[in-house]
Parts: sequence; C-alpha cells; structure tokens
Amino acid sequence: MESHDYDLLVIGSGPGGQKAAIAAAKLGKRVAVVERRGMVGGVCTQTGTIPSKTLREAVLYLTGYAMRGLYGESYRVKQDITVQDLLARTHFVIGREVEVIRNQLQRNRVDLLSGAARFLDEHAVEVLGERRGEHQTVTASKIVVATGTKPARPPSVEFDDRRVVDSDGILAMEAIPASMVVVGAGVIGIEYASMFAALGTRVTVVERRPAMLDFCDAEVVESLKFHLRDLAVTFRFGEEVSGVSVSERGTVTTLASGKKIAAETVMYSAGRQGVTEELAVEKAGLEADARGRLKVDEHYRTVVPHIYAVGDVIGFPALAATSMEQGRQAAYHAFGEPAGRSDAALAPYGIYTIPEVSYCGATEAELTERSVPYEVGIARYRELARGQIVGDDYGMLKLLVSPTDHALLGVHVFGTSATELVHVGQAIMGCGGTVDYLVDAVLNYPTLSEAYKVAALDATNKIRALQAFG
Ligand SMILES: Cc1cc2nc3c(=O)[nH]c(=O)nc-3n(C[C@H](O)[C@H](O)[C@H](O)COP(=O)(O)OP(=O)(O)OC[C@H]3O[C@@H](n4cnc5c(N)ncnc54)[C@H](O)[C@@H]3O)c2cc1C
Ligand SMILES: NC(=O)c1ccc[n+]([C@@H]2O[C@H](COP(=O)([O-])OP(=O)(O)OC[C@H]3O[C@@H](n4cnc5c(N)ncnc54)[C@H](O)[C@@H]3O)[C@@H](O)[C@H]2O)c1
Repeated sequence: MESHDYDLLVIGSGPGGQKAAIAAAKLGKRVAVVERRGMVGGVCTQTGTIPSKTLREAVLYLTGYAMRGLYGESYRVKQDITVQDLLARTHFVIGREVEVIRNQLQRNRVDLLSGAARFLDEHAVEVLGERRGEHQTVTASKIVVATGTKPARPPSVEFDDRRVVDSDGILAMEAIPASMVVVGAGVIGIEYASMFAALGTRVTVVERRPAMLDFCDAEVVESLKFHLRDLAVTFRFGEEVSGVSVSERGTVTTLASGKKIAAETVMYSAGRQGVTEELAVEKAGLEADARGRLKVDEHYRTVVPHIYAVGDVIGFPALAATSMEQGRQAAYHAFGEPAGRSDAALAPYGIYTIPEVSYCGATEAELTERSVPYEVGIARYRELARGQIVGDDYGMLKLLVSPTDHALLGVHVFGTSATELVHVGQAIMGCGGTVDYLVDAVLNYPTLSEAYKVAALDATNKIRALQAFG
C-alpha cells in the first residue's frame, strides 16, 4: 500500500464519491477525490437533485400552489414570477451545499484534486486541469469510480441550450416558457413537467411507453395524472418523438405518428448515459456497456478487484440516496471493514412531482403477481385535521398489510410531505413490525403522520370483517 500516493482515489464528488471518500478517511486512510472545476458535489448538487428540488420549492412558494386549497385558485405570493426569482434560491442553495461538501472533505483530510481523471493503468490516474498542459499523475491502491451520468442526447436532435434543452440546460433558461414539450415521462420529465405546469406553462408530455412511472402504485399514478391534467398538462403516451425543428418563433416537435406540437421550449428527459468515455477505462482493464455503465458485483467491485464503481455509473436504481450507501459500502469492503447490508427492497422512492409521491416496499401489482394476499388500509388527508390545516384535500396514505400475520408489505403516499412520511412505514418494515404497532400507537395530533394510524385501523377493520366469516 505504501508505494502509492493514496490508499483510496475516488473519481467523482457526487453522493457516491463523497461517502466513499469520507468512509475511507474515517478508517484512517489517505484519500483523494478528483472532480472537475465547478462540479463539486456532482450532478446531484450542481445540475440534478439539489437544483431541481430547490426550484420546486421556489415554485411551490412563489405560485402559492400549496395554499390554493385554502385561499382559492387565484392565490399567488408573487404575480409575475421571473426566472431570476426561481434561480436565485437555487444558486444560493447550491453554493451552500458546495461549501458543506468542501468543508466535510477538508476536515476529514481528503484531498480534492481539481481536473478530469483518466486512467493510465489499473493503479494510476492522470488528472487533467483546466489549463493546457496542467496535469498530474496520482496512484492509489484502491480506486472508486463514481463518475455518474449525463443526459442522453439523441444524435438526430440539435440541442441549442435555449429552445431545445435537457435537464442541465433547463437551469440556464432565460424566461419561463409559455409552452413546453417534455420528451420522456421518467422521473425527471414528470418532475419538471409538474413544476412548469404549476408556473402556468402549457406542458405536453410525450412518452414512448403506454404508461408512466409504472413501478409506482397504479392508483397513486392515476391521482398524479389527474392533478397534472388539471394543471393543463397533456399526455401523449405510446408516442415517439421523431424530430424537433427550431426557428426564431419556437419549436415544432414531430411525433412518429405524424402529429406536430408547437412549443416555445422542448425539454429532453429521455434517459441518461454513464460518464466513462473520457475515463479511458480500458487502460485499467475495464469495459463499459453501450450506455457507458460499469458492471459490479455485490460489493461494488468491478472485474478488476481493487477498482470499485458506485452510484449512477453502475445503473439502477440511480438515486442520490442509494449512491451514498453504495459509496460507503464500497469503501468499507475495500479496507476490510465489516458493514451491514442495506435491504434494497426497502429503499424508498421519492418523486418530487407536484403533488409528491413516495413509496417503500411492494406495490399491489407486485403482490398480485406473486399471489401474495394483502389487505389495503387507506387514510385520506382531507379526513385528518392536519390535512385541513395545510390545505391538502387530495393526499392519501395507503398501507398494504398481510391478512395472516399483519406484516406491513408496502406503504404508498401521495400528497404533502409524502417523501418524509414514507420513512415511518420503512422503519416498521425494516424492523419486521406489524400494523398492530400502528393501531396501538399514540401519535402526535394534529399531524399528517396520523394517517398511519387511520390507515392501520382501516386495514385491520377489513381483516377483522373477513375473519368474521371464519
Ligand atoms: C434532474 C435530476 C433530478 C434528480 N432528483 C433526484 C432526487 O430527487 N432524489 C434522488 O435520490 N436522486 C435524484 N437524482 C439522481 C441523483 O442526482 C443521482 O442518483 C446522483 O447524483 C448520483 O450520484 P453519483 O455519486 O453517481 O455521482 P453524480 O452526482 O452523478 O456526480 C458524478 C461526478 O463525477 C464527475 N466526473 C465524471 N467523470 C469524471 C472524470 N473523468 N474526472 C473527474 N470527475 C469526473 C462529474 O463531474 C460529476 O460531478 C436526480 C437526477 C437528476 C438529473
Ligand atoms: N426523485 C427522484 O428520485 C429522481 C428524480 C429525477 C431523476 N431521478 C433518476 O434519474 C434517472 C434518469 O431519469 P430520466 O427520467 O431521464 O430517465 P428514464 O430512463 O427513467 O426515463 C426516460 C423516459 O423517456 C422515454 N423516452 C425515451 N426516448 C423517447 C422518445 N424519443 N420519445 C418519447 N419518449 C422517450 C422512455 O420510454 C422513458 O420512459 C432515473 O434513473 C431516476 O431514478 C430520480
């Protein structure tokens, strides 16, 4: 180990890279992270999770959307919302987050090397700085690749970062468009579609598949579609974009079916590509697949045992939360530190649409497919005092419960604070708890968490009613 500059070299400072670096530093290892200038914190902090979630918060606040149930449909905090209003908050949060990350790395004595990394061999990496000729070679006994993804850009479409953009380009928009086509109804597409719809943009979502977010609870997705349609979103499912033409007057998106859609802006959110091209992975004995992703084993080891890969560059589930955990697990494994394995089946999903969606555990469709019997318990926010107080009359929490042993099989939440609430159910499932705990528990009042008790009572009442038949 002593012959190398570092015990661990991490390539990429997104959530996966950060946690790998800090975990190794806490084990007393000499660690460095390589990151390009202006990208500290990764896609997560600079162009993905943090900006999109801050933008959403700014949209919710300034449009007064969440309060319209209380004060009426015309309620606004600010009449003419500008891009500057929205982006000011985003830039502020990004700046603060970058400071936090830099500080955490510094106080854990992790070196931050500025530049683009490229493998020279399986232990050596060249770091190319911004200026010509500015480069250094570093060696490490273990390496973690956490280089993430970038938006996939179909070669047939000309992105001009003004009228035809992807989720990176949308953050540099100059004005809020009156109309927009969103290509791809994945999580990114639907999150941005709902933000712009709340701002008053006429949004058309084009999706090749016949449905969206099909991994979520079908009833929740139905409710979400209903809400988005109510915000004037048009869905074109089962339709493929065949081309986009641009002129000074705007864009025209042509679908394979022959339909044409005129809009001020087109936002592509049709998948992402692993960032491995510039890394020269072949020099280290690695090979990326057609989508730029690296293959790993259950310990996040690539085919070269001292090189690990974590985060979006290894593909599904490609979330900030899972990337962080993979980073920590990889570092522990690399240095022989025992680590408990987190149960992937209990990793929650949080979709920051307006309204938001979150779930953990199984869906009804999965349980039906596996012939697992379940009972459903539902709580509607409009019947909760807190639901009334916050003006959410559409939210709901659904529990899927085993009628035999009362185990909690899944939690699905739609509406205010869904992404926070889901963790109560996750904790119960993670600890092998049952719905009976919720039936007997006393919860703060008035809260949205009370939904758990209401839904638990609903489920157990139904189970009891069935048992009456013997
Ligand atoms: C619009 C959007 C919204 C999202 N919202 C959410 C959300 O709400 N919740 C959630 O959990 N996830 C969300 N995600 C996904 C989340 O951002 C990713 O899962 C997460 O960022 C992946 O982390 P990572 O560690 O793989 O690295 P990334 O964050 O992808 O960062 C990788 C870093 O590696 C650097 N890098 C690449 N190549 C090199 C090189 N050769 N040399 C040096 N550095 C290099 C890049 O510059 C980049 O900074 C969102 C993503 C997008 C795009
Ligand atoms: N809240 C969150 O957790 C969150 C938020 C945003 C992103 N993410 C992560 O980022 C990743 C990338 O998200 P994404 O939405 O870009 O990718 P995705 O692959 O999930 O969705 C892309 C969609 O575009 C469709 N599509 C592709 N080409 C098309 C075409 N020509 N015409 C019409 N439709 C087309 C695909 O059928 C697919 O449904 C995901 O893995 C997601 O987990 C997570």
